Amino acid sequence: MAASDSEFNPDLLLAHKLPETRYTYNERDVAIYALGIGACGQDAVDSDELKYVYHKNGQEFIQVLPTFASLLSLGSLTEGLELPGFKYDPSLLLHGQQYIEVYKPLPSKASLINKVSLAGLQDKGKAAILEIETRSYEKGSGELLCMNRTTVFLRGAGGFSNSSQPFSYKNYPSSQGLAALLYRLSGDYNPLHSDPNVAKFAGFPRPILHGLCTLGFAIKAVIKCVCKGDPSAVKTISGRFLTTVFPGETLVTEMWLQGLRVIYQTKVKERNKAVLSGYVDIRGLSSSL
Ligand SMILES: CCCCCCCCCCCCC/C=C/C(=O)SCCNC(=O)CCNC(=O)[C@H](O)C(C)(C)COP(=O)(O)OP(=O)(O)OC[C@H]1O[C@@H](n2cnc3c(N)ncnc32)[C@H](O)[C@@H]1OP(=O)(O)O
Repeated sequence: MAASDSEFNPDLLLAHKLPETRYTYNERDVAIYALGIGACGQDAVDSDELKYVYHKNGQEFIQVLPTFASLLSLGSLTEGLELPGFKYDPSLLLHGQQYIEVYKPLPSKASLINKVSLAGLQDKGKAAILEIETRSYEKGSGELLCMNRTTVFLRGAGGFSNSSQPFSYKNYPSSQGLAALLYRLSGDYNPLHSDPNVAKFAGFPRPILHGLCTLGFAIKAVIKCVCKGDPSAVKTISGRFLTTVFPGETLVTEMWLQGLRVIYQTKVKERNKAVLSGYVDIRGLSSSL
C-alpha cells in the first residue's frame, strides 16, 4: 500500500502542474541508440540499417528510427516526479506500456521543449498504474514533433484511494547479454538493468532489459519487414510489456497486417514466451506487399 503522508486528494492531484523540461540530442545519440537496439548487429553493412548509424552513400543526415522518440520523454521522467499525496518505491517500478505518436520524421539533431502532464492514474490495489504524457516541441520553430504516453506499473503503490471505489483517471480516449549495458548509454541508467544486487532487491534473479530496448528491436523489425526499411512510414506505435526480458535472450517479432495497422507480438525464443504486444499504424502501404 502506498505510504501517503497527506490524505489522497484527487482534486489536488489533477490540478497539479508538472514542470516543462528540455532535451537536446545530436547524430551521435541517434547512432548509439540505433546500435543499442541492434541496428547492423547481424551485418555491419546491412543495406537497410546502415543509414541509422552512418551517412550511407553520402546521405546528409543519419536517419532516425521512430522509436528514438521514446527517449525524448525520458529526461523528464527518470528523475521521478512529485505528485501531491502519492508515494511509491522507485525500486519496484516497472515500465508497463509505451504509446508514441510521431508527427513528422525526427531530425538527426534537435533541441526540444517537453510539456509533461498526468494522463492517467489507476489504483489496482496491489499496484498503481501511472500514465505520463510528454509532448515534445522543437525549440525555435515551436513545432510539435511527437507525443509519448509512458505507463508505469508501480508495484506496492496501490491502495491509496477508497477501496470500495478505487481511483481511476484517464484524460484520453482508450482506443488506442550486453544488450542492456549498451542500451543504457542512450540515457536510462536505472541500475535495475545493470546491477545484480539492485535487480535482486526488486525481485528479479538478474538485471532485466529496458522495456524501450525491446520495443526498439520490435519496431525496427516491423519497419524492415512491412515498411520496406522506411522509418518515416510509421505514424503511431503502441506496446505493452507483458513480462520481463533478460539481456542476452533472443527476441523474435511476429506481425500481421490489418488494413494500415500492423499487429505485432515479440517472443523470447529460448522460453517461447510473449514479452511484448501491440500495434503500429503506418502512413501507407505499397500494393506490392
Ligand atoms: C509519481 C510517480 C512518478 C514515476 C515516474 C517515473 C517515470 C519512469 C519513466 C519510464 C520508465 C523507465 C524505467 C524503465 C523500466 C523498465 O524498462 S522495466 C522493464 C520493462 N518492463 C517489464 O519488463 C514489465 C513486464 N510486465 C510484467 O512483469 C507484468 O505485466 C506486470 C507489469 C508486473 C503486471 O503483471 P501482474 O502483476 O501479473 O498484473 P495482472 O494481475 O495481470 O494485472 C493487474 C492489473 O494491471 C493491468 N496491467 C497488467 N500488466 C500491465 C502493463 N504491462 N501495463 C499496464 N497495465 C497492466 C491489468 O490490466 C490489470 O488491470 P485490471 O484488469 O483492471 O485489474
